[in-house]
Amino acid sequence: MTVRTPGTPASKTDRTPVTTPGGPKSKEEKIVVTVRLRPLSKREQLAKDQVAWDCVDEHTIVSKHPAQERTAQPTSFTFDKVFGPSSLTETVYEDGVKNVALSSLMGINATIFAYGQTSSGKTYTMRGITEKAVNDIYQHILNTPERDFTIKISGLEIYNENVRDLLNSESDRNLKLLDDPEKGTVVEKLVEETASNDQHLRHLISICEAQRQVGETALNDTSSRSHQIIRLTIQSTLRENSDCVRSFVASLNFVDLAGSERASQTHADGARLREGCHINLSLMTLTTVIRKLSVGKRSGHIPYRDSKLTRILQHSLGGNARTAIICTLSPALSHFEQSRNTLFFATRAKEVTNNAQVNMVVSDKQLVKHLQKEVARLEAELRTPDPSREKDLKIQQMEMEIEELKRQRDLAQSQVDELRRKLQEDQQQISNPLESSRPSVKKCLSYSGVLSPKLDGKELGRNDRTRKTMLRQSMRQSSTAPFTLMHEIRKLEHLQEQLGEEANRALEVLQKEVACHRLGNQDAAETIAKLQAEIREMRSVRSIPKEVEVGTVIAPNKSVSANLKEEITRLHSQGSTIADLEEQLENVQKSIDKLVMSLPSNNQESNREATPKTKSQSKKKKLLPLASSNAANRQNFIRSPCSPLSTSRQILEPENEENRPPEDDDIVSKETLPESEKETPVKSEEGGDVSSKEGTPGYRRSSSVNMRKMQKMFQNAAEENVRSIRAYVTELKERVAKLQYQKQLLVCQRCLSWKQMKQLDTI
Ligand SMILES: Nc1ncnc2c1ncn2[C@@H]1O[C@H](COP(=O)(O)OP(=O)(O)OP(=O)(O)O)[C@@H](O)[C@H]1O
Repeated sequence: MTVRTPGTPASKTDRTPVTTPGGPKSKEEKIVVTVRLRPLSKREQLAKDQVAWDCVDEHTIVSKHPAQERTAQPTSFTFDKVFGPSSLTETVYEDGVKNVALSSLMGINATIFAYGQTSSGKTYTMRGITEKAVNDIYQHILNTPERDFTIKISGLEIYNENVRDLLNSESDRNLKLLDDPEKGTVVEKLVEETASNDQHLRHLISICEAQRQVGETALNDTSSRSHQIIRLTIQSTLRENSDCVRSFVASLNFVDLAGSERASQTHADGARLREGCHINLSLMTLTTVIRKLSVGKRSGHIPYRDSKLTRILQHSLGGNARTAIICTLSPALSHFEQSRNTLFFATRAKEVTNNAQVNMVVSDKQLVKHLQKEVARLEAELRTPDPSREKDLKIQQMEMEIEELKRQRDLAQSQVDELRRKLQEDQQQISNPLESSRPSVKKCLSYSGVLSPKLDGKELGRNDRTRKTMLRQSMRQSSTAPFTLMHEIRKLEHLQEQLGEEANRALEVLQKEVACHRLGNQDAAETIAKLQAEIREMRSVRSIPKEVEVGTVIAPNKSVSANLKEEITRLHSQGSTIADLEEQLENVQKSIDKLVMSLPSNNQESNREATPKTKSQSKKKKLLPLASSNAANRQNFIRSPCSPLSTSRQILEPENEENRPPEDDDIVSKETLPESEKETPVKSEEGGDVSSKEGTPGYRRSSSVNMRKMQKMFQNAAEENVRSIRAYVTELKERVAKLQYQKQLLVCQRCLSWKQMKQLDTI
């Protein structure tokens, strides 16, 4: 079955030659020129023609014409191969053109054509060459299973300068030639058939031969009257299991030229003569092209377009193809001149250089298939990472780990240094806690030890022992490893934080206690201030009755005046009571001042170490009345109502003794002191200052009193002070209220008496 596809540009995409810079480089190569000298034909033998040529070796042919020796023309010609009359076509193929023909299997265009005079054996040779090439082509296909080959065939003839399709007898008699930028000259509508196998190909080739114009001439019964070109297009692709998408594609041209002829010899006339003219004309163009090409491509214009033959064979003549020319000769002396011209042509042809290159195509189907495969491969690669990429990632990870380890090493080193520094500090603190290098913490601990109920001396000692133990453990463990040191540092820091928190809690407790005391003191101070204000008010109120009393003395009415005098006397007796009361209040004032003066300031040490000047000032202040009690003393009273050197009994003594002015020595009560201290003579105010008391055993014992007890004492004393003062103030208020009531009553009575006196005067 014959499959026909048009060899038109429609199939161009499947056969786009790759000639880009990335493609295979072209290879310059001279045209392979061989000469085949056939034996004398029967006709020549019958004519008793002589052999004029002799193949002296496989490369040289020499003229045996006796007259030739006398001319200046060369008698010896050398070619790539010279095949004598006994040479088989197989030998010509094998030794002369096989390499060129089979180049087409590797993507290189190849052209094999026979050139020679009529009846020299061109058709005879080319049929044998084509047959051998087809055999070798299919043998190569069998030997190359990894590639998928496609062989297409087209056949044309140039008859009288008309192009005819040899595979399509119904086609136009003159096919057009088209110029394709990639493929060169193509024949329009030329049928190209795909050969399914070698037999099919042979069959198609036979069709072409059968379609060729053949005519009988005087020299050849079956003279070819046209130039025949059988073109095999061979495309090969690696099979689907390969990722290769490119295909080799090349054309192999078998060209059987019509033979040059002389009309005098062929006796042609009419059609044959016309055919001979066209044949000779096209062959002349071919000779010109070869001659020009033989002297170099830069020799100027190459007249390819002067004939359809040279136009179609343009790539094969100095272009992208390997070309082999078999010049056939008749050995007959009668054809000596034609044979010599053939040898001249062959001589020029062997100087022509071609630039053959491998032609590859990328078909759209293959490209799509390849892209699909590539996408699938990339997707698979994404799912399963490439081992080399995994290795790179691993290296990156390891480098990062190294950097991290270096960082940790540096950090551990700095922590070790810090731990050593802390250990040295802790050791110093343990050996000499009073000279600790951390005063803030020590301060907190000392406060906690005194004031915090959680951190009494026992608790502190236990914590200290625990801390020492932890430090020892830390020191032992610090020599093990950096991370252990880090752990110990954290433990120490945690311990330090705990201690700091405890110290802060103790400080808060202390501050709260101080605030409570201040509140209590403030209450007392406010009470005292109220008391003072009331006393001042009382004094001012007391002055009014005196003025009224003066008024009553000058009353004119004697009887009334007598009554009034009695009343005044009574009031005076009441006034004496008020005076007594005021005196009592002054005594209380003095007592409070005494109490204020007796209280220590914020700094007990400074009170104890008060200078004589300070003491004399204190004494002076103590003698002042309560109303003039200065703010400084009040401040002292507010700040430190709980002086350990004063007791509630001392403060209450003036009240118990009916506001007896307190003695200076009463600041420290003998009753509050221990027995041993009571027996110790206390110096009088004039005999010694308060600071001298520090030297006494009692005072030393007092200074060594536990702060907690002293605090308690302060608290109790302050509370008693406040209670007693409030009670006394309440009593005073009651008395003042009574006095005010009496004063009001007296004023009313005096006013009434005054009015009565005026009325009497008026009367
Ligand atoms: N090498 C050869 N050995 C034996 N016979 C040959 C040889 N070459 C050619 N012949 C015979 O010579 C005759 C002419 O050959 P052929 O037809 O091939 O010549 P041609 O060059 O093709 O002529 P034309 O140009 O007219 O077509 C044929 O009968 C052929 O069998």
